Amino acid sequence: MDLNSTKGSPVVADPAPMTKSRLGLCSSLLPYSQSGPSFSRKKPGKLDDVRSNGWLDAMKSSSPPRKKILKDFNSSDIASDEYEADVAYQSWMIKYPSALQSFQLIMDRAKNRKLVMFLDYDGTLSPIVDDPDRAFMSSEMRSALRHVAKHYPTAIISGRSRDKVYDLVGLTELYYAGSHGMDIMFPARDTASQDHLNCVKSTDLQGKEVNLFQPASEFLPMINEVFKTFVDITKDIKGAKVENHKFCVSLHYRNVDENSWPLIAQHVHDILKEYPRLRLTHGRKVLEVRPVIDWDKGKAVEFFLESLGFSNQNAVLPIYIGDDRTDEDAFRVLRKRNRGYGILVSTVPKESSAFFSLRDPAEVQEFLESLVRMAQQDA
Ligand SMILES: O=P(O)(O)OC[C@H]1O[C@H](O[C@H]2O[C@H](CO)[C@@H](O)[C@H](O)[C@H]2O)[C@H](O)[C@@H](O)[C@@H]1O
Repeated sequence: MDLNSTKGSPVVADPAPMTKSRLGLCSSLLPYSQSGPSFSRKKPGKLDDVRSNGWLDAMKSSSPPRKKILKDFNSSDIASDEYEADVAYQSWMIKYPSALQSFQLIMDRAKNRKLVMFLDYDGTLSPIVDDPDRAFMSSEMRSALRHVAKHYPTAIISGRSRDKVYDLVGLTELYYAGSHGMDIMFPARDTASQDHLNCVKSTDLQGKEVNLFQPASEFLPMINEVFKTFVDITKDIKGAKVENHKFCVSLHYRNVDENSWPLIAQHVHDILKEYPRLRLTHGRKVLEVRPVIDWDKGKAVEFFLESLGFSNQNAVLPIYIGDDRTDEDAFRVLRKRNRGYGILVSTVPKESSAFFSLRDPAEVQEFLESLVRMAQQDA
């Protein structure tokens, strides 16, 4: 990845007129009106679109709660069902071995290399909970993370806005990327090369000089517009929650009656028809809308490695831990040319580009603590 060139700009070309942005990235600024299409209280189109385009199926299959899988069985059936689920999980682990059980193997590969840690937030560092505003990390996890960051460069790459994930983690020792990697900040003093054309100089809350990389900055007004529209269309849908994550918008349906899911999906589908430069991705019981740019968590990992001077593959071993579909982009980058290791956090078998697995945030914490012990032994 050439950070100093506008060749390979993350903004995907589209038929609209092109103009040059502040970051020197070519993109179109014109395909939407400043006032934006008005969807206020507008009825959605036929609910057929979202049935045929697979959105509804994707909504149903995202993050299936274990209790729901088991709820229709009596107690002896539950026992046998749990047994079967365990057998399925154990055989899945042949393909995705436990990162705890494979710890020594990982450490052997890390010998004479610098370990660089990347972590997702929700479902990885904090358990999945009904209310996104209450997805707190335990103090034990925070302490493990703080110690890891003392020994290894450590970055959080989250779908949340950078500010929100920083508030939740609360550690100044880490690097942060929000909006699925579309909002990256790191101290200017840690920059390997001083001439990142695509970075903007800024200062953080402590007044320190930082570099900011925001490849989707010109989408800000569009995202704000969509956020307002989503808030409006979900006003009367009990349990729906909309979050503005600066360069992407999340619409949560975890707490919405399943009968209303088609309505939500159809509303979002209708709105996105008016915004050809935005696209939808599915997270865990959340619909996420983001700019159509060639940028994701995988690109953010590459960006961090390059910016911080860790791009020598023979000298660096990056590890990325995440639980969500958006983390797969990062797993793929690390799998390519055997660059590093992706670790998928999951209690259920899932196809993934990760190499290893961990069951839940408790196992993530154990893994982080093992890393710290290893570093202390080597010191
Ligand atoms: O990339 P991440 O840091 O994993 O962020 C992905 C999304 O996480 C949050 O939603 C998820 O966690 C919530 C709290 O546990 C849960 O209620 C929700 O159902 C999950 O989808 C966050 O609120 C989203 O905006 C992020 O995109």
